[in-house]
Amino acid sequence: MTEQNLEQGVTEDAARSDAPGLDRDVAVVVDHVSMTYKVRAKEDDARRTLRRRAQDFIGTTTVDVHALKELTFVAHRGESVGVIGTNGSGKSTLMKILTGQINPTSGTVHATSTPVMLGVNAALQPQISGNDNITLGCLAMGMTRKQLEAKRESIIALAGLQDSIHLPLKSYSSGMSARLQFAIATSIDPDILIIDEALNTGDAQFREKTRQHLDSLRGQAGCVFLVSHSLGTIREMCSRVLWIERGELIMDGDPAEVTEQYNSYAGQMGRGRVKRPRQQRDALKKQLVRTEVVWSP
Ligand SMILES: Nc1ncnc2c1ncn2[C@@H]1O[C@H](COP(=O)(O)OP(=O)(O)OP(=O)(O)O)[C@@H](O)[C@H]1O
Repeated sequence: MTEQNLEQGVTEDAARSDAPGLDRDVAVVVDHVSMTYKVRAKEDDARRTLRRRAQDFIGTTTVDVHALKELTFVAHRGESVGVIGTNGSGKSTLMKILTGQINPTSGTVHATSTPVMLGVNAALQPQISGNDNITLGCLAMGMTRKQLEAKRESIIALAGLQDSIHLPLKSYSSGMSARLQFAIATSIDPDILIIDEALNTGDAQFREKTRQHLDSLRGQAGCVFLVSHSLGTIREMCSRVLWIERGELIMDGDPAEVTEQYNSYAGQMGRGRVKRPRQQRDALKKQLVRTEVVWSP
């Protein structure tokens, strides 16, 4: 690997299909990505040494949080990639790096187009109707009036709000608002879509519609990343699962197999039954079929 391809940030179009060394189906390449946050730390006054207090005073006490460690994988067009891991394992950090919100400390992400994060808290306006929220949301995402009108009916249908689309949003339940938000956000048909925990609201009917919608996105050669603590959702919606733990890729493979192993690990951890978590994770990692990144821009 050369210095040149260790530059930070998302390199759009770098994973284009005619790039040497990569097959045509590649959508995202994550190449030895690490992320270390520097956090200012303050210890208990009583436990701080004089030196520490002096460091605090001049503002030099920082702690390194290694959120991601040398993560490497390739995601392909048509894949729906689930991302799982216990709290603080690095999932959101990875998603922020994929969308370019933050730069990795080292390593590179290459993508055929900039991945779009489905905003869980994208601003919907409570005072205006669902229909007017569609207008606002779509225009804010950069659609023209013509594109917006072409999409309006399908957004309403996906949200399942035909009967209440002219009512003010403040009269909607949280599930109805979440459905509308999802339908608006995915109407732009992004090539690479990232969904972080957004699917945990909504009833069974909406989940089924969502699954169909994601299938159709994948069918258009898109690639979807789905971060969730709900293993049922992950198994239902994903064709592949990445398990990240303490910033490392532990498993990458079949949803049923990976979620089963993860469930067993997380359950044992929860009951305090894992004597040597580090060794257990290393043993699991040996089962991982790592996708080697061949990259020569
Ligand atoms: N802005 C930040 N500054 C400092 N540390 C951070 C920051 N964001 C995340 N971290 C730390 O990085 C690690 C990974 O956090 P991250 O939010 O990526 O985990 P996660 O897997 O998404 O967690 P969760 O499942 O709880 O949402 C954690 O130790 C967290 O405390």
